[in-house]
Amino acid sequence: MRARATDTSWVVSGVLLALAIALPKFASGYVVDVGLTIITYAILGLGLNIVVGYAGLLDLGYAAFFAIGAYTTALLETLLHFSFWATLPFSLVFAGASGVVIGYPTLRLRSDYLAIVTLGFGEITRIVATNLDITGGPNGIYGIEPPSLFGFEFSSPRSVYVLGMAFFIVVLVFAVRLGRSRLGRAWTSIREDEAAAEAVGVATLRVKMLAYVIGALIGGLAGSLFAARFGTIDPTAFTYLQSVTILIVVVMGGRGSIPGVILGALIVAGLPEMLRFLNLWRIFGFAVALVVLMLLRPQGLWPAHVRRAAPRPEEETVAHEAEAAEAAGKETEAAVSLADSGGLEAAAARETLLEVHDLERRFGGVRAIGGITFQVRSGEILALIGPNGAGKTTVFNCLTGVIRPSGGRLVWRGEPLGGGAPHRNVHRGIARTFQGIRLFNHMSAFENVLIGMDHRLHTALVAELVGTRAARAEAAEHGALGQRWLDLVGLGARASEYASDLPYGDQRRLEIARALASQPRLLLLDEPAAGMNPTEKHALMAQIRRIRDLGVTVLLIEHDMALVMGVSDRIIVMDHGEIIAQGTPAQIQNDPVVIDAYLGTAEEDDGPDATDGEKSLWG
Ligand SMILES: Nc1ncnc2c1ncn2[C@@H]1O[C@H](COP(=O)(O)OP(=O)(O)OP(=O)(O)O)[C@@H](O)[C@H]1O
Repeated sequence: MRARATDTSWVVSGVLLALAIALPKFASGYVVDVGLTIITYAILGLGLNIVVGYAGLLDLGYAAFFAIGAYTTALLETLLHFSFWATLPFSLVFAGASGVVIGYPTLRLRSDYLAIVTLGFGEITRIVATNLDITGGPNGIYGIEPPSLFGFEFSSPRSVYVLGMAFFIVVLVFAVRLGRSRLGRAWTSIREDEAAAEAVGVATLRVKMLAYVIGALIGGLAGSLFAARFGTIDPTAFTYLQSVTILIVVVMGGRGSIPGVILGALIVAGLPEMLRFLNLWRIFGFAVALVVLMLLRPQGLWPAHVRRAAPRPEEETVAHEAEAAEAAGKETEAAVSLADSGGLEAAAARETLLEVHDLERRFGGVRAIGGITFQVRSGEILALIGPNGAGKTTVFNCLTGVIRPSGGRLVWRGEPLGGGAPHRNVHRGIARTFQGIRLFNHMSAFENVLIGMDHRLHTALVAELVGTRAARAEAAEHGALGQRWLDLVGLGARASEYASDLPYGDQRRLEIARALASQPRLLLLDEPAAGMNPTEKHALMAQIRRIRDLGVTVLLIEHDMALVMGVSDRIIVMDHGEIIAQGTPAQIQNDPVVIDAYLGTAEEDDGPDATDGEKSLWG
């Protein structure tokens, strides 16, 4: 059924594209001219869509890249007599380089600050173009030669249309392939939850930079086409209003949706022309229509499909084989190879995986961790327990690189750990789940897991975009392994469901699968049983043991004492940022200092919703 709908939409898209290509054959010169304007906005919209739609970064100065491309072509053609084609690489380099220069410092900022900086960049670019002599000041640059290829000159509007259409098709194919690639997946994860994306191994700053720079390249390309089309440019074409118009193309069409962007371009560039008989009123009418539209369809006219990728048939076959193997009494997880990370071997060796020396963390006057020292040995299940506010999550945040310790040392497998972005720690083998579930809700369960694995891919992005045999083979292998991680936590059959549609317990399991998919040496579980019913907690205990049996060391924060006592090899008890006891479950249960700390909490806390684990001690 779904396949048929997809086939139909391909056929419809193909027919529309063929009609658009053939437009100069049957339409008037005026219609072709409007068509070329629509194409220019569609190219610009596709570029900005990568930034705003895919990666969720608000850019209010996109016209700056359009201007850089246009001025580069105009200057190189008129001053240095370059051909149009020879100016193209320079347009791309200058637009891309400006993307890097503006993006690198600003992409660390939150989205609203980014919007202000990009707005400023757009205006500065326009003002510079208006005031420099070399750019012709307010009069701009005249006499830009039309492009020619093998003796054919693209001077008539119809021939420039054909050239514009060729540019559009290249950008379209590129944007579609990008959206479906691992980079597209990473952009979506950042748009959904940037901190979670970083915590599962996405190099968020680099990935955002790529969105910004690729968007800039496409803007530059559109600028060159614009200069070639008119033969003259001036700063009025690159105002703030132009940036907003391109943004309207994306937002009105549907952020992240390629058909939406094309529809947006059709409306933004085509509708005012159709309403020309209304004279000035058309602008008013257009503005009113826009407001009504945004009220009625804030998601855009043709919203993006929510990512719902599921394993491909060959991957499903592997998954079913795995299920069959399980039915035959073999362990599914045996199929999940940790051999390359040496997990099982290391577990057997019981090496010291992590050393924490005098770890300290202050928040202003609050000493959340007060100089604690402990070790994590490979292959153990170590629980970190303590009353609310004891500092447990702060320890996790220091270990994962989310926050920097105020003092002390972390040693990971003999090497200092610290500094650098959190994704680096994931790549080094430390994965985590969150106290409050942080899945990528508008992605399938399968894609959530793939995000955790993507940094392990070897094929280059370019090979993936081109679709080389090696890239396809690796992607299939990658998908099959992703399916196995889902099987491992019992979610194999729900691979194609949106994360947000899963029941609470399944969401917790999916978070574990996503963390495991990065093939960590150490898995940090932050209150994994929170909100689970007794049956689910029981299953979770078995799951944690299975994870350990795979060779993954587990560091667990949990308030449910029955679970902690049932599953842990060792327990560390924290209170007020200090370690007050450590030992086996039996030792901890009988430790008077621990009992005191917990009973103290229970007595102080008379509220009806105090955690069971704290009040009843060992459950
Ligand atoms: N970002 C922050 N800014 C200021 N104070 C913080 C911050 N994070 C934690 N704290 C403080 O540090 C202390 C330890 O908090 P933390 O969340 O690590 O405790 P916890 O043991 O994980 O508690 P819980 O079991 O409730 O999750 C608390 O007093 C908390 O208010």
